[in-house]
Amino acid sequence: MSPATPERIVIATRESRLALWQAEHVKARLESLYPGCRVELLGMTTRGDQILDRPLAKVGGKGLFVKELETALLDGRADVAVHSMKDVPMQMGEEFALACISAREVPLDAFVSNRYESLADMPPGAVVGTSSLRRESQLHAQYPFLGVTSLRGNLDTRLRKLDEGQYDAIILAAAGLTRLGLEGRIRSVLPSEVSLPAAGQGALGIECLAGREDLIGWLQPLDDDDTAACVRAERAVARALAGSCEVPLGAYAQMRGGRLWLRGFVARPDGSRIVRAEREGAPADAEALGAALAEDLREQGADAILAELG
Ligand SMILES: NCc1[nH]cc(CCC(=O)O)c1CC(=O)O
Repeated sequence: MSPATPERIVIATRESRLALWQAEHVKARLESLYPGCRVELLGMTTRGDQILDRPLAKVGGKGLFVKELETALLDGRADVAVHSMKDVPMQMGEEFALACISAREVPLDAFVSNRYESLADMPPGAVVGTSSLRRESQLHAQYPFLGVTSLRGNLDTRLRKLDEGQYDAIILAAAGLTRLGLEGRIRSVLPSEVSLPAAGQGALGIECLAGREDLIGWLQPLDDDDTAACVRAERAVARALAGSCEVPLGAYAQMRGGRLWLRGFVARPDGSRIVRAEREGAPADAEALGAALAEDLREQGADAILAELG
């Protein structure tokens, strides 16, 4: 029998400043929910943090950021892992559960530059740094005269490379900058029409072993129904089209009058072809809505685009 409230919870986390902020945030929420509980952080380095010289699409994708944390859950060194939902593979192993998805604030991308106010201000040939195929394809489609070059590393590294002058601007998730108190670096937030976010962007998820009914119950107060429905719909789009591979794909859901409004796109990396779809449905049918949207994209040629990616 588990006690009615937790006595100790160990949180596995990556050690980037953003990951630590997110783990501390969850720790504080758990401590205020369960005042008698000791909440501890277990910092870990993942393969995704070590491999910095190649685009993630080439070295195995999102799984690289969660595997070590999952190992800590399996061998009992930690009880939960806190993730950016954007980095969680679309297909989770069945021994794991997403116990909750907490409320998301800013899901959009941000334009960061020391020289320009917005993408529209940038002259032909100016260079934007990003290693996301999703951001790159949308930039090429709408701003074909801008250059796009690779940019990897954690948030601080990316900002440093911008400040050193290697790029005229970079694009980052607004959520990460805001969490680290760096919202002052945001020159403009990119509307979803300009940069449709990645599935799960801006949302935090807490993972534990599927058999830990006790923890799953204790984490319920951190779950946000609306965010969870949006993220489930977005992830269903990505799962149906891309598995966990890095492809130029965006999926973004919003609650509108009690209904889920879901948009998605698939593109060629160079932006020369982009297919878009949108759908509305009941939040309870989030996953079916995402699967249906993926079908809409297929009918417009998403498969051919994905096949070209090899
Ligand atoms: N790909 C890395 C990553 N994973 C989550 C975030 C930001 C925070 C979030 O989306 O929750 C970022 C940085 C970025 O894309 O700029």
